[in-house]
Order: sequence, then structure tokens, then C-alpha cells
Amino acid sequence: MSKEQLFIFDTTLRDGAQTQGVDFSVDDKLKIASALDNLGVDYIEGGWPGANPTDTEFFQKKHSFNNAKLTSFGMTKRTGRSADNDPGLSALLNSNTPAVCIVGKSWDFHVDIALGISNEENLENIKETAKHFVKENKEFMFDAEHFFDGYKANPSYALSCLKSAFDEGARWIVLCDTNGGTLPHEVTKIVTEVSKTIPGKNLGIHAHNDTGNAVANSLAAVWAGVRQVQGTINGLGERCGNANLMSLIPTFFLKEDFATNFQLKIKPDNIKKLTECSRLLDEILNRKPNKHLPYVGAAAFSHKGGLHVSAVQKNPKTYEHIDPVEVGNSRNIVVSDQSGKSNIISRLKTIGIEIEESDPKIKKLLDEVKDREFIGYSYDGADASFELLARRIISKIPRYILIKEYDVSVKKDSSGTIVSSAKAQLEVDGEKIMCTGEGNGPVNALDNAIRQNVDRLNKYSKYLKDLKLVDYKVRILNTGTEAITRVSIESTDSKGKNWFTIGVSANIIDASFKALVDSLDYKLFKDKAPASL
Ligand SMILES: CC(=O)SCCNC(=O)CCNC(=O)[C@H](O)C(C)(C)COP(=O)(O)OP(=O)(O)OC[C@H]1O[C@@H](n2cnc3c(N)ncnc32)[C@H](O)[C@@H]1OP(=O)(O)O
Ligand SMILES: CC(=O)C(=O)O
Repeated sequence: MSKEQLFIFDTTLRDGAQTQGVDFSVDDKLKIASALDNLGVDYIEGGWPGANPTDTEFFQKKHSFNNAKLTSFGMTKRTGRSADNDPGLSALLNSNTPAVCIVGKSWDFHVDIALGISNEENLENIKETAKHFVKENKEFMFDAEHFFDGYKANPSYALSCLKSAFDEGARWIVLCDTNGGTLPHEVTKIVTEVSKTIPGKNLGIHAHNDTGNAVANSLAAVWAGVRQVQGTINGLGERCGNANLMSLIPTFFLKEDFATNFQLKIKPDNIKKLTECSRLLDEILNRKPNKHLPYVGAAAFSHKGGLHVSAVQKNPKTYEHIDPVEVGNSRNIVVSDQSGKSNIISRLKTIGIEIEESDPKIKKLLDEVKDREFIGYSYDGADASFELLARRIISKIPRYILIKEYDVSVKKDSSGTIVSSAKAQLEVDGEKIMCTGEGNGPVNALDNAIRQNVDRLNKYSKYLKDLKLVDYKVRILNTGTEAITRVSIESTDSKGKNWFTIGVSANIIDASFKALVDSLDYKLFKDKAPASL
């Protein structure tokens, strides 16, 4: 059976740029476009030339993609102007892209309210715009804005908007669920009806995620006949985002019904690049990756429940819908109060500790984890603190740095400046050291007290110099009678592998200090700093 071709259209650089909090530079756009081209998508919508200097400059650059067609985006011509005379359309033509995607109204309510023109004028604008670009040999796509809402309100008018573009030679008519309120069964019904007027091979879907159904709606649309799917990396996009291509692409490759019926230009091996592609976008946006993204999130193949881990050890298929390696991701077994001994054994193996299943230390460690989680610790996000705890119970590990005493004060002077000072007495491998430091808050002062005096930690100084605290999070927990503070710290060093530690106490400074000292201890342990046990 021959497979039908599906076309992937990425709009991270256009609709993704409409996400609150996202502000791409030209350089960011170039990096993302290059990753998408390497992945092998069919179209990259680069932005809206003329709408802002970044997009204009991006289109002025020389692009040479191996796989993707660069596409410029804009809107239909304005009423009262000819297409030749519309500066918006000229900016798109000047951008010299092989493909052009034009948004236009297909809901009569919008024509009336947003544009304030007649239905006929809107049809004329769509038609003239399509004609203008087709005449210039552009691959023309019409993004039928609010198509599903428009079709529900006035089906014949919505269809005539599509036909106005299609009859002028549009290659693609893209049905947009602009407000994202349409549900999968409605998409199936409407796409099936539309395909009687416009062939499925010319139809696309652009789904927003306002009901959490953008991916489901895109799949429903493909199943009902459309052959172009629009979306973004990690589901970026206006409001709640767009369909997430990091979910759709692997689904097309790895789920039987789609894999047997469809083929993509993306090479099958390239889906191993999806996790990297997803993380690259977060890196560029300087935001923490969403661990829980399907397929590519760090927790997508994390197993926490004891029953799950016990079965996964026997065969990963028991709790994994695909092998994580297929999308460039990896399996992860976490330890927490939901664990059984299988979690502990598996985690220990990952960190290089081999132990007999019958060793009573496993039970001891499991009980310790559960008791600590009861008082506020949470080890499933604190791998380094877990490793230190495990090694202290199972084998031997030095306590490199011990805090004997500390004293922290906060002072506000008459100019309003607030300064925190800290003094700490540490015991470092048996030697007592006094440290002092200042900072913009008590925790920062304590951190500075230890680390600005790093030279005085004599034999450890060279190991701690490149340690950086990346993130610091505080949570107040109510455990029974009193409020408890949990502090989580993410650290990194020049080797670039981050580690996570945790501290819990009734006092925020004490909790912070515990998490900080675990971070220092872990760094010294992993870098094999010398110490007596
Ligand atoms: C569904 C979507 O996501 S579509 C993409 C939306 N993306 C963006 O809007 C991001 C980029 N946009 C911009 O930078 C600006 O909005 C610009 C440069 C395009 C236009 O800016 P301005 O000229 O200042 O207009 P403004 O944004 O205030 O209003 C939009 C205008 O376009 C008109 N318009 C909206 N859709 C269309 C359309 N499909 N065809 C023609 N005109 C349209 C509106 O009626 C309004 O006209 P008015 O100014 O006469 O009232
Ligand atoms: C074109 C587009 O982004 C939309 O209709 O949602």
C-alpha cells in the first residue's frame, strides 16, 4: 500500500513569537531555523516581514536551507487598495521567499467586527491577494483564520472564503482553529465536509491549544483528510500555544495507524533529534524545559511508583509506550516515598553502586527516604542529595564540610540599603575554619561566606572555584503542627552537568544552608577531592 505524503509546517518563528514572554533576536531565529532545517521539516515560517525590525532583518539574511522552504507571513490586502499598491504585500514579495502564507478572515462575524467591511469586500481581498502572489510564482498558502468558528456560524460563507483563494491557485488552504475552542469530533466532521469542496491534498490544519486539544485536533484533521500540519516546537504560540510538533512528529512515525498510512520528508532517524531540538528552544529562550512534555520531557520516561519500577526492570514496555531512545530521550528511575526496593536498586545501579537485592541496607535506605519525605524532603528532584544519603548509608563517604555554627544578620541603613552579613564556623576535613561574607540576603551572605573564602578551604579551593548556583527555590510546607521550609538548589560547574540538592528545616536559612552544603559536598565527591573518611 502506498503511503500518503504529510507536510510539516513549523511556525515557531511566527506564531511562536506571539507567545507571552518570548522575544526572539535575529540570531535566535537563525539558530532555530537551522535546527528545524536539520530536522527536515517542509516549511519554516520565519515571521512577518515589515511587521518589526527583527523579522525584516531575518528575511534580509541569506538563507540556504537543505530541506525546508522558507515562508513569509502576512495578511490579505487592505480594502480600498490594489494588491500591487499594498505595502504589506510588497514587504512579503521583497522578502523573496519561495512560499508565502497569508492570513485572511473566514468568519463573517470577524469580517464585520474586526475589519468593518462587507463580506464581498473580504472575498475580493482574499482573491486579489492570492492572485497577486500566484502570478509571482510563489507557493501560496491561505491561513483561513477562525475557520471552524466561521464554518459553524455560516458554512457557505466560510467555504466561499476558502474557494476565493483556492480558485486563484493557492497550493494550501489551511483551516485555522484560531480561538482554539474546537474539539476533535468537530474537527473530524468539519474537515470531512470541507474535503468535498477542497481536496484533502490541498488542506492544512493550524490548531491552537485553548482546550488542550491542539495535538488531538491536528491528528483528527489528518485522519479526516488534511495533508499539511502546522505547529511549533514545544507548542509555543499565542495564548495557550499551538499544536506541539515535538508530539506530532513522533506520533506520525511511531504510532501504527499513522506510520502505515503516511510518510514525511523528515528522515526516520532524525526523530532522535527531537529531544535535542526541544531543549535547544528552551536554552535559547533561557527557560527551564517543561519536564512533563510528551516524548521529549525529562520526566516523559521517569518512573516513580514502586509497582511501575518493579515491572519496568523486568521489561520497560510494561510502562513505556515507546522506547525513549527513539526520540533521543532516556529512561529515569526516581526515588521517593512512592518507591519500593526496585526503585532503590535501579537508582543505585545508575550511580554505580552494585548491591545484593537481599542487603538489609536497601531497606534501611528506603525507610530513611520515606521518613525524610514525611518531614518535607523530596528526593525525586534532588538526585545529588539522594546520592549522598545513599552513599552515607551503603558505603562510606566523607563529610567534607561540616557547619558547626553560624550567625546571620540583616541590616538596613538610613539610605535604605539592605546588607546581610554572615559568619560561619566550618569544620573542613577535621580543621576548624571561620568564614565571613556579605550578600544581598542572608542566604547569599552565607554562600559568599563559604565560597568567597574558598582559598581558605585550602585543599578544596580548586574543586569549588567553578561551582555556580543556577536556581534556588523555596517552598513552605505544612507538615502537621508547624510550617517547614524546603529549599531546592540547582548547581552546575564548568563540566556542564547540573545537580540538585535539598534542605529542610523549620528555618529558611538553615534549610538553605543544608541544601548548599550538600551541593558543595556533592561537587567535592564527584570531583574526587581528597578527604579522610
Ligand atoms: C491569528 C494570527 O495569529 S494572525 C497573526 C497575528 N500576528 C500579529 O499581529 C503580529 C504582528 N503584527 C504587527 O506587528 C502589527 O499588528 C501590524 C504591523 C501587522 C499591523 O499594525 P497596525 O497597522 O498598527 O494595525 P493594528 O495591529 O493595530 O490592527 C490590525 C489592522 O489590520 C486589519 N486586519 C486584521 N486582519 C486583517 C486581514 N486578514 N487582512 C487585512 N487587514 C486585516 C485590522 O482590521 C486592523 O486595521 P485598522 O488598523 O484599520 O483597524
Ligand atoms: C493564522 C493563525 O495563526 C491563526 O489563525 O491562529
